[in-house]
Amino acid sequence: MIGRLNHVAIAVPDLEAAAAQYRCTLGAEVGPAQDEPEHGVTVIFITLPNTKIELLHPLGAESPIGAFLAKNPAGGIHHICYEVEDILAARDRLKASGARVLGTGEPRIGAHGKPVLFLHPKDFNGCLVELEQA
Ligand SMILES: CC[C@@H](C(=O)O)C(=O)SCCNC(=O)CCNC(=O)[C@H](O)C(C)(C)COP(=O)(O)OP(=O)(O)OC[C@H]1O[C@@H](n2cnc3c(N)ncnc32)[C@H](O)[C@@H]1OP(=O)(O)O
Ligand SMILES: [Co+2]
Repeated sequence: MIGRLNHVAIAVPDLEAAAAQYRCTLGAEVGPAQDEPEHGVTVIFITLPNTKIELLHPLGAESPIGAFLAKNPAGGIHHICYEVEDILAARDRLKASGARVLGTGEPRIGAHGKPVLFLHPKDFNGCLVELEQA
């Protein structure tokens, strides 16, 4: 059911410092900062030959990554995002298998303008999983 690895997300305490490290130290192609108020984050995407890295920083007091950064003040890998052909079919199959779909359970539009859903990390070996419609 899952397809390509769309991105690996890293929560960072200093977005510009992290972007500069990827640009200057690692020589990667670094995009602009994008505020995503509906998701409570500011993101910067780094394009690699085979996938993307999503640098995440909290936006607003209710950010879903606030608690994560409080527990991991130096930052850390926050989630992985897999592409799926049909996000509603994937959601229904996962729910039937007992996985917890986070939030309302309805897809929301993500940073790439496509529907996304999140699955509880406790149901996936301690790893928060994002699904994005391909
Ligand atoms: C820009 C849009 C989009 C895109 O298009 O790419 C994004 O990527 S947005 C990214 C941010 N959005 C989200 O993360 C939404 C989904 N997240 C959530 O709903 C919550 O953050 C959560 C995963 C349900 C956790 O929230 P909460 O229960 O309030 O936090 P706790 O701190 O109490 O955590 C409970 C439990 O789970 C562990 N945990 C939390 N986050 C992670 C994580 N990222 N990876 C692994 N484990 C995680 C946490 O440690 C707690 O465990 P215990 O201490 O053992 O109970
Ligand atoms: Co993401």
